[in-house]
Amino acid sequence: MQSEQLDHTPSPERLAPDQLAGVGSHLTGALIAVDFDGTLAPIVRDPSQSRPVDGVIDTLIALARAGAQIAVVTGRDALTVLELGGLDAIPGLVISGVHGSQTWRDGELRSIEEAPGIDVLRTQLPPLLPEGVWLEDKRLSLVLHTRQAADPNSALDQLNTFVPDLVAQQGLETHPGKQVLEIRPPGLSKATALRELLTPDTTAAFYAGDDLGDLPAIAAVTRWAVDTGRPGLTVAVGEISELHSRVDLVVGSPAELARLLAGLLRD
Ligand SMILES: O=P(O)(O)OC[C@H]1O[C@H](O[C@H]2O[C@H](CO)[C@@H](O)[C@H](O)[C@H]2O)[C@H](O)[C@@H](O)[C@@H]1O
Repeated sequence: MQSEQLDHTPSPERLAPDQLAGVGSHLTGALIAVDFDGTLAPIVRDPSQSRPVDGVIDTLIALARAGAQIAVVTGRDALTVLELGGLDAIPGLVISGVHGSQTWRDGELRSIEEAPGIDVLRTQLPPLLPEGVWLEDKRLSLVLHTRQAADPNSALDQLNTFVPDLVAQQGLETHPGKQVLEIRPPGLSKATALRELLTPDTTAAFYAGDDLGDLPAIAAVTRWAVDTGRPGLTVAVGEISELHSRVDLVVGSPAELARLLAGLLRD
């Protein structure tokens, strides 16, 4: 299913002109951090087919040339996103992968060690999975995908009856997402990434995401803006209502987000 534009989504300009202008007029030293799936790239059935929407990479390149630090903060493996997205053309890009477990910068990847429980679950889970559910192995985390099952929601309900217990037995955590259950080591979230990315020199901060896993990053940017008094702007992309009350702006789709990012260059 593609992200759909929400009919009732107010235009970003009407919602938060001050925050938009605040970030746009402090691009030198600004952090522009964005999630990948559902934010830069529309949601698709097969994750290997995700691609950023037309024009957004060129806009991120222009924002980087204007002095912003561009970061992609993703649940994906950093190198996978780099390849899928054609992101290496963005000057100075940082990719924070697998919910803060990895950092890719200047062609080098730093990464935490694989948790031992992951290896147990990569063997234990496959024979237990309902028809049509597949396991994405990102080494540092595992993701159970139900989008390709005949009834994705009922497959998710089935998984929720036993997966969280098996995962907890390995000292790991289960996190929900868009037709996925993500299994990862405890204490990791996109806030880990934001804490590294927001430095004393950061002049303004922008974060956009589409799913529950983006809430910690949204909270980190909101907190940073309050604590520093510098401009911060958080954006939810799409329909997940839990995000809408936590952000400054809601846009309907990755294409709308791309237009919003281009708007920062004009401010
Ligand atoms: O933090 P993100 O960059 O948004 O990554 C979150 C997960 O994204 C991927 O799954 C989601 O996108 C798929 C492709 O559009 C879609 O098929 C799936 O239903 C979505 O949940 C990715 O496969 C996961 O590893 C990421 O954790």
